[in-house]
Amino acid sequence: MSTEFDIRHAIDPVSAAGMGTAELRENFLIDDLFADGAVRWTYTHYDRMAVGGAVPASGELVLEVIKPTGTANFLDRRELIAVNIGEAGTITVDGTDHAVGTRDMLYVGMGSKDVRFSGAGAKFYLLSAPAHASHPTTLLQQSGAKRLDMGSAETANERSIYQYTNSLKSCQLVVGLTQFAPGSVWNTMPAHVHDRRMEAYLYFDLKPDAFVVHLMGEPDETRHMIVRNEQAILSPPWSIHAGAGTGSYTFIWAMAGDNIDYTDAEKVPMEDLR
Ligand SMILES: O=C[C@H](O)[C@@H](O)CC(=O)C(=O)O
Ligand SMILES: [Zn+2]
Repeated sequence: MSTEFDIRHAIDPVSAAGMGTAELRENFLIDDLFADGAVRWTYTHYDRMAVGGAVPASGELVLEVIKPTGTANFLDRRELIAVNIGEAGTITVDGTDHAVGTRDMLYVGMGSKDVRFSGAGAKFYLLSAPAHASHPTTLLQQSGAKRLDMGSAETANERSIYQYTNSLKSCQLVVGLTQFAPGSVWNTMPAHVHDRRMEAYLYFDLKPDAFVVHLMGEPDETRHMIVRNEQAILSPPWSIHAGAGTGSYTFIWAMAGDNIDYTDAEKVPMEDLR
């Protein structure tokens, strides 16, 4: 059983604009989320969002506290969402088993003490933010999420957005999944920013040689990162977050910050991007 974590500092837009490829990737890309038999966390100073992975493989993994939370248990002052991007698995919260199928999501409320992950083929993507209230631990299946269809085939951005957290109560976490129509590869274009909330993207379901060209930065000062299968990006509150794949992919988006209003974002006019 192993729990590992690293810490990412919050980067300002001027510093980010001066970074080369390696430095951008060090600060904004997470390329080692999933390892068999491990819980791996990236604890960020963007709204203290923690992004992680838990791959039980043949054993059982326990949600262990990490030093940055400064609490006796991981969820003493936090909430957690686990989305299963692998095969069916189980998450046990204080003795109660929750069957979490592929692309199902479990919300785990603040104050939960004993959280365990199991399932030989399960792969849990983890998101955690500070909480101010204890909401019930709730399972949400993809079919139960509010679905929003956007874009068109002509602009290669025809996609369905599943707003998972619309169907349950959370304090800060706003989480969903976006799926594309065949041939569409552009996510979140037209782009937007939301200074009230940071965001993290997990790109997955990519073929081995495929990648997403992820765009970040202030709208008039953009940079790109090449992102591979099952890698995540951190999007600071001042940054756009959009991308185009060389092939098909799916992604999970997650936000934390000052409000949970999904629609509270500033659209960036297409002509303003640089
Ligand atoms: O603030 C919200 C997030 O950026 C995602 O909802 C965007 C997204 O999934 C898309 O447009 O494809
Ligand atoms: Zn966004």
